[in-house]
Amino acid sequence: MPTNEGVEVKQSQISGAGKGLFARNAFSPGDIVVAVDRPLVAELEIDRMLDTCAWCFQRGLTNPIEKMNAAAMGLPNGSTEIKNCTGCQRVGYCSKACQSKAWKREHKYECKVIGVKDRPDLPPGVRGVIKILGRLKADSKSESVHVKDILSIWPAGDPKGLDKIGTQDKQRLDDFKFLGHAAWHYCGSPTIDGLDAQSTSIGLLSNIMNNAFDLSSPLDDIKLGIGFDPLICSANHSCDPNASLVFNQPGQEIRALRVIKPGEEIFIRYMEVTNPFSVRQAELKERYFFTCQCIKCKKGVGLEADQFLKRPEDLESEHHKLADTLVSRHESTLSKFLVDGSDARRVAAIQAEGYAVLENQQATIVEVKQAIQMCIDSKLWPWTRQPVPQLCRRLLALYLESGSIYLAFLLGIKMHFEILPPLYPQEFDSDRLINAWVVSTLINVLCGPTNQSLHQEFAERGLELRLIYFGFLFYLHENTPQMHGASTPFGKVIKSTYEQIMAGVNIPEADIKEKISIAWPTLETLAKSVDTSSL
Ligand SMILES: C[S@@+](CC[C@H](N)C(=O)[O-])C[C@H]1O[C@@H](n2cnc3c(N)ncnc32)[C@H](O)[C@@H]1O
Repeated sequence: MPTNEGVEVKQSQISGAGKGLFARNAFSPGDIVVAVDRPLVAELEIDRMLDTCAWCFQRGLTNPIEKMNAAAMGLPNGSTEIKNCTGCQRVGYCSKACQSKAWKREHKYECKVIGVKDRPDLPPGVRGVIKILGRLKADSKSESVHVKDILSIWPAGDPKGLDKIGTQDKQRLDDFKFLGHAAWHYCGSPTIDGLDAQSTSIGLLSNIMNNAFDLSSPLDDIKLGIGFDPLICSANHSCDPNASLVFNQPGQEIRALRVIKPGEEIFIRYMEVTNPFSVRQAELKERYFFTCQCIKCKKGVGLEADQFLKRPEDLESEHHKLADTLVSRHESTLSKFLVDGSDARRVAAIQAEGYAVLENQQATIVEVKQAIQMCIDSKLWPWTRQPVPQLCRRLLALYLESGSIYLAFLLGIKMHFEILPPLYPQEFDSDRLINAWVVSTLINVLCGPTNQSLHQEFAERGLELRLIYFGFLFYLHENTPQMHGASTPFGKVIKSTYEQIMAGVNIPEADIKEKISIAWPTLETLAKSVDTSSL
């Protein structure tokens, strides 16, 4: 059980931001600043309730072909079997050990509630509150400490917090009240000594739903559920964070991204911080109801994230017609994307269209590709300016889904060499590691017997695919422990893949590294030459 003595919670240095998390000790890049074995509230998404362990969050694949492929690669979801709880049949576990821990800690309070025949699956926040109320009823003395901790966070921790949400988004506040009341009702409308159980339930639900972080597996980036822990959630947001929140199934950790001195406030990112100023401000306001006052936002527009290659007024006339159509399409949201300059509305509209495609979960390969092309062809966007990097990430996922391995590989190396490093300077940044992991698995497939001609083509350019694979494997092996440790599912997969591969190699590692250093500039040149027509 981590002690977390290296941090303390006190008044934030950001005026009006309430409390914040501060370092008591010094931390180096990659150090664990805060760790919890499992967030106090950890709930699966409704869609994941039957294929993911409700205690350790390990997912078991159900499609036999995907399962076989994952098992062949030594991935944990290839060998994980989820067995349903025989009581409720609504959630499952990967082992007796997980089931037993979950039962003792929380499932005994929800099993009968969620198992009622014909009752729809309840949302994660409601299930979380049902368990807390159950624990509170069973042992109000020790559980009331946790409840107090949860309720101390914004918005329930601020007498005006819920009203502020109501003023900005009445629907959201109504949902919090309704769902909080529902959780209390599902528990049998309990009375709990010394507490107004119904309003406690609404406060708990509001704090969980407003502050919970997504829990996604780094191995496949699939959202598994939500996690809320009062200590982790006391960390404020910065668009220039000095730490990063990672989910290491089922633990959550805050890791230092750079040197943190004793007394410094710890900031994590709540959302994508490489977006332009106006997008960051609008998204934090819409989703979290605050105006970001971080050091980066205080500098306003004009930093790296807002830069174009040319001034908006230099948008060539051939793009005006499309931009004018987009201005009318996005009139209502244009202010979120406004940029400086006399052709600001046209450029804002191109930006709005790019973000609209990104938000559309059903967007096709063609639509995502067109959105990237639209930005790049305008000659205003570098590949590193949002929303292009996020669109590239989406396109890569769509290529993977459709089996377009070679295109996914080209995009993956472009991201590795050109797009991600300036956005996330630390080599051990999660986004960079996950991309490198995807690229390494793609090279493995490309090295297979069905891709002999590609092999040959690469060899003619002086690139040996197997050697490139080693380059990515070494990168992962050296950097993953700094962000994901060695004993987490991601850390273990990297370690065992490295050990397995190296056991079959009889050339010294230093010799392989030397060959990689010769091949790497050629690969980098290839990656940077990938353009919209090659994708
Ligand atoms: C998860 S809580 C963090 C803990 C919170 N400060 C508290 O006192 O409970 C998120 C809330 O903290 C405040 N906050 C966090 N980061 C901020 C920032 N960069 N600028 C302004 N307020 C911030 C906002 O009120 C936000 O809704």
